Amino acid sequence: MNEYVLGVDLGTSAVKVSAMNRDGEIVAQQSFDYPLIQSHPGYSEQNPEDWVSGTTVAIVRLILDDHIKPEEISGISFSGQMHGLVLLDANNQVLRPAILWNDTRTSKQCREIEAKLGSKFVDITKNKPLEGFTLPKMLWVKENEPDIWSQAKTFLLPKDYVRYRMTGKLGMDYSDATGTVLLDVKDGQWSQAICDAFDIPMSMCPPLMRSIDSAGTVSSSYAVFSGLDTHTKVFGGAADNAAGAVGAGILSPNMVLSSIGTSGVVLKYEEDPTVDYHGVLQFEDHAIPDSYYSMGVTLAAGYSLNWFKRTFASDDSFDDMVASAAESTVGANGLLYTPYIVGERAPHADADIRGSFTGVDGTHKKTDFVRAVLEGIIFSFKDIMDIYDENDKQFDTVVAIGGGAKSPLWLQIQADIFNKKVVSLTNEQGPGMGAAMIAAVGLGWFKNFQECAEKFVHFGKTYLPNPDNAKKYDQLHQIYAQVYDQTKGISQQLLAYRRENN
Ligand SMILES: Nc1ncnc2c1ncn2[C@@H]1O[C@H](COP(=O)(O)OP(=O)(O)O)[C@@H](O)[C@H]1O
Ligand SMILES: O=C(CO)[C@@H](O)[C@H](O)COP(=O)(O)O
Repeated sequence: MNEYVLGVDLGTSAVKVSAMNRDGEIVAQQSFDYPLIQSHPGYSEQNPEDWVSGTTVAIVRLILDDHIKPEEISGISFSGQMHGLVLLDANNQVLRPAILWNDTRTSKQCREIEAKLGSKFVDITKNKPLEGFTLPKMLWVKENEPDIWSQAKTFLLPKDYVRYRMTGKLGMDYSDATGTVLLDVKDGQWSQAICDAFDIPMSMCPPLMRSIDSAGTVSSSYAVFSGLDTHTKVFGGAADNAAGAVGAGILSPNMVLSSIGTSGVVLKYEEDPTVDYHGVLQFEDHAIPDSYYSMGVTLAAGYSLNWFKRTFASDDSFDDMVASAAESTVGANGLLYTPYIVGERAPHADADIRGSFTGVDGTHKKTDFVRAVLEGIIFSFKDIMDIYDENDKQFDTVVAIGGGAKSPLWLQIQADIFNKKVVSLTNEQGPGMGAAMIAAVGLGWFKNFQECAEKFVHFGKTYLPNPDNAKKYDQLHQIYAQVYDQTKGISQQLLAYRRENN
């Protein structure tokens, strides 16, 4: 009999479910898109029911269209978009749409956290209070929707809600729990000090588990709903970036991950829990027991490209639009783009900054604009790489994942801007692969992630930097790096004119 694990990658644009066999081969993949609800500038929500329906449809298609037999699915695990607040009432019913990681309405609550706990907050959580994190979202609901807050009995993150619907059991794994900024990272417990400071009942925090821990089996009601079998074991899973790092084989400090999904992430495996980036970079528990990672997040990476396509190139296919950037030049014929179109997280934690095209010239063509968008996103990644350089962190390989890694041109631009070797995977779906690997290790198919990676992780093409391009990009990045400071005041002045309702 065949044996499979399912990796559920609950992204922001879609859920992708991959079925993998014991040899680490992807035997089938299905995905299902769902919308973002953006009712005001800075707001970003999703309906948790869409995640459950999307995941279920993808699983049903694996069973019916790809002929994966339910009894052959031994385990399921997850990679989840991080930080999104799901509030449940006493009957575990969802109280309001989930407030997502890229929702920046919570600046006031972040300032309140800083004022109340100051550096103690960073000491406990290893992170600064930023708009995207879960605690500020809870405080926003408490202040602005007291009726909802008074009914709230539990909070979960996106993938935890889907796991709850599959198993009937509440829980959260450590890698995602760090991103709530309610976890005492050193103690590995929910922080009593933070809950007390903001009057959040400890009972709202779900039980903690490791990524590879069993969360039970598929419940009989979900088995009827999805066609799955009740013997299938369900494992904790991880934050998408932790899962992505596992799926990309980032298992040692000499490798860095570059992920272009809706967000963009530069991530480094960290062995030393005392490393201190002063909250400029995020610091999180890993999916791998007793290890950590740091990362810097560009809020609108793939989202920038989607916005550009939707607004200016809706008739082009994604592949054609991205490939057309080859008709432009290094530096897009003097056009620079900053990807701050929903605010930014790192290295500039600023919810009010907005994006810009600088240097627009009467000779510029659409291809120059596409190129500038691709380059601007990678310049923002280079800002994070520079922080690692400043902290004397050595690494020689960048592994690229996410939807953006589908484009060979964009991968070469990454190699040229980073001036480092960039390696792709044979399948760009690192987070889904990582989720499947968590189930495989949880089931005991492998002794540890290292052993599992040897079977599951397959590197594809290597992109080496072109020295001439790398030199030009180094100069261009220095120009790019000035745009934030020079447009900060202008963005503030334009705040009052932003569209109120979409
Ligand atoms: N052919 C392509 N070439 C380059 N980038 C692409 C292509 N297709 C999609 N993308 C980018 O990939 C992003 C989606 O990546 P994905 O990893 O699936 O995101 P998420 O996990 O956030 O749902 C899109 O926002 C888009 O900008
Ligand atoms: O906020 C973060 C990490 O802190 C994001 O990386 C989210 O986890 C969403 O990821 P994608 O949907 O872009 O994969």
